[in-house]
Amino acid sequence: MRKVTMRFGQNFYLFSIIVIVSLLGRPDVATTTLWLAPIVWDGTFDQKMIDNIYKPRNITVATTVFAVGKYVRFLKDFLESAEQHFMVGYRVHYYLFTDRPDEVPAVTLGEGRQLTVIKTATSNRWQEISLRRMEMIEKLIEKELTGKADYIFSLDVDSKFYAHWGAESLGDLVGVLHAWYFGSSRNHFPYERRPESQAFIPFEEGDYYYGGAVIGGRLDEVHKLAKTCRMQLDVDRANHIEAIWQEESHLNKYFLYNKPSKALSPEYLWDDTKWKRSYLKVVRFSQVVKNYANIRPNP
Ligand SMILES: CC(=O)N[C@H]1[C@@H](OP(=O)(O)OP(=O)(O)OC[C@H]2O[C@@H](n3ccc(=O)[nH]c3=O)[C@H](O)[C@@H]2O)O[C@H](CO)[C@H](O)[C@@H]1O
Ligand SMILES: [Mn+2]
Repeated sequence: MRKVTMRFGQNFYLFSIIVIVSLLGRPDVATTTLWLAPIVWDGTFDQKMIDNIYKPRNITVATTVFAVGKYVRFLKDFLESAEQHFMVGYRVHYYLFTDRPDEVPAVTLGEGRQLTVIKTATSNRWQEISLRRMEMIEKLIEKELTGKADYIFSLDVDSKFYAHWGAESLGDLVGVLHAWYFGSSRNHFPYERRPESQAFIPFEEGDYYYGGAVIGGRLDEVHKLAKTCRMQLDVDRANHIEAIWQEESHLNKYFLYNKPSKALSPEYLWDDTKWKRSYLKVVRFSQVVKNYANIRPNP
């Protein structure tokens, strides 16, 4: 009898430890959305296990970067830091859209990584540059990527990688939770509120506010996203209305009705100017400090 009790006691002890350790994962933050998509935080995944799944698949990740006008100055840091931290050990093909191909810095790329420069028109409005990204991603997937890549990311160039960003970020359709609005209630989100715009979201709707600086997923899903947003942008243009945060507003509308299958936490899109919060154990990718008046065609 005494032996049985002891065994039960030992098992209970072990069981308690397992429960505590699993709860310790990230009890301070939500790790799934209400539609049960994972929210990727430090401490919620095992990198080795993830690599064991994705490495044998021999995948290629296309990555679009736009550097128009003075934004070419961000390329060096962006690319050098990406080579240190972004999808290291995987095949990455950067597609760099720029109006200044001569100013693209020479950055040594790792094995299996390549960069294609695509000359693009210049623009007198930064809003236009940001808006046109959807159309260019749509066309790139149609004309170039089928059969050549498995996943695609679109990333803002005025940013830098500071820590590991790997295959844990891959999914069918991936969005990033905007650092400035994470934890705010939805009526504070800067969604487009004018019903005249195709990006309109009423105050009683919305789950998260997603940043326009990171979009990812499988080619077909991102193609559908880019095409839909481009069409909505065309309708807005015909109606002489521009959504408050340009393509980011349309992206938020899209994600409201086509939920991402994975959400990246603000670790994947922080802001160098923002005070670090306790939930932020690591900054992986962050917007660099910039002087808007200095770098944009129209500040
Ligand atoms: C952190 C975040 O989510 N940022 C979003 C936000 O402001 P941001 O202040 O981050 O916008 P931004 O000035 O970085 O422009 C977005 C991107 O467009 C490109 N670009 C822009 C201007 C220019 O003269 N040359 C050029 O190449 C460049 O790749 C840049 O990273 O709202 C924008 C909406 O319009 C975009 O959705 C951004 O992704
Ligand atoms: Mn930016």
